[in-house]
Amino acid sequence: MVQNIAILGASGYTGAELVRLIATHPSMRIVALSGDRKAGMAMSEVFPFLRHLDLPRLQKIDEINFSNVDLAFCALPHATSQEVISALPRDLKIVDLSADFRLRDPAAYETWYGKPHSAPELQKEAVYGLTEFYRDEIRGARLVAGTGCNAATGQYAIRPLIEAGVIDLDDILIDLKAGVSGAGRSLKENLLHAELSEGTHAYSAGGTHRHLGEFDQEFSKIAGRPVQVRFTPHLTPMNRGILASVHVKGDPQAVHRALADRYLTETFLEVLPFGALPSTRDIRGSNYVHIGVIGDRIPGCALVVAVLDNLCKGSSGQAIQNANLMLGLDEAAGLRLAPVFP
Ligand SMILES: NC(=O)C1=CN([C@@H]2O[C@H](COP(=O)(O)OP(=O)(O)OC[C@H]3O[C@@H](n4cnc5c(N)ncnc54)[C@H](OP(=O)(O)O)[C@@H]3O)[C@@H](O)[C@H]2O)C=CC1
Ligand SMILES: CC(=O)N[C@@H](CCC(=O)OP(=O)(O)O)C(=O)O
Repeated sequence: MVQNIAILGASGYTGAELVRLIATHPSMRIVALSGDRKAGMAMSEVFPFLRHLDLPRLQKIDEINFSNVDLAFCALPHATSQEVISALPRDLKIVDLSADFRLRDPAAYETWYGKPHSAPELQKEAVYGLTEFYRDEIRGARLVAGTGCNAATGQYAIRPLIEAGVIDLDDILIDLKAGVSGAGRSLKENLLHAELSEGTHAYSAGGTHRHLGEFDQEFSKIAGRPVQVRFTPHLTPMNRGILASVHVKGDPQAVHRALADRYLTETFLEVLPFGALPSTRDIRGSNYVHIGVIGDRIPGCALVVAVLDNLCKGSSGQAIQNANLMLGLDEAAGLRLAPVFP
């Protein structure tokens, strides 16, 4: 049966990526799209790359009739999302792409987002959306919280290593390069082409990036004790893609084996042969994650490199993977697109 889908925030980057992916999904049909400043416009006016599709016009959220909607994707800014979702029908299935429902602990939310959560009961209800590690909970969930894109990249590299007990938990360093579309589509001065092309810089350094809240929550849960990693993202002049270089202490071969074993049966996770390292250009536009491991000249040190597309596996692709589970569909439906190369 075809499922009726609404996309809130369809005039943004992740919203447009949802439309691109759902356009060829065998069991999803888009029945409503929302914009804020762009409400009233046709999607083809906002995004000429989608003009071959027959899509509903962008509406304000309060103009949408949710009675015939089976699932809504919510691709809105943080804070706006919790207000909007609080006002939606309580039986509507929702995949939220914002940060609003990722952290379980209200105090942690306040620490990383600077103000108290306005919908703590929904925060409790939400399931964390890192599909390969929360599959069973996601299947039965009404509200799923998509992960941060940086947070997903780091976790794919590190979670199996904590699970297998092959690394020193007190010495994990994530050095990450992030593509510009990760910052969203709204105009920001520091995202002007002239100011970010031909250069790269660290941001949210010194252990201040809000995705550390997700790393703390998830790694400590697996380890059964507090685990804190060092994490520095760098804004990199590419449109899509994230590359995380994760430096760990552990036997490199054991590190590689732990990742290869854990992801052996996963459709979207590819562990490269030992010594081979991945590139963002091999996963662009796709839902795949590539992971490579190499040893260091210093014995007992390993480098794990993970790459994914922030707009696909890092947000909208992951969201569709989770929606497939929530709707009882094939988990990979609509997501087997090959990467765009070169
Ligand atoms: N970009 C990425 O790689 C990732 C993003 N995310 C998260 O996903 C969410 C969407 O991100 P992204 O697509 O990049 O963001 P964009 O800035 O590109 O888009 C935001 C969307 O929200 C709409 N919007 C903004 N303010 C309001 C409001 N007050 N009421 C209703 N609608 C509003 C905008 O409408 P309009 O333009 O018409 O005003 C637009 O459709 C964010 O929470 C982001 O943090 C998560 C993982 C990765
Ligand atoms: C380049 C850039 O700015 N990237 C964003 C990541 C966006 C993302 O995953 O997430 P949220 O949903 O948590 O905003 C950042 O590092 O803050």
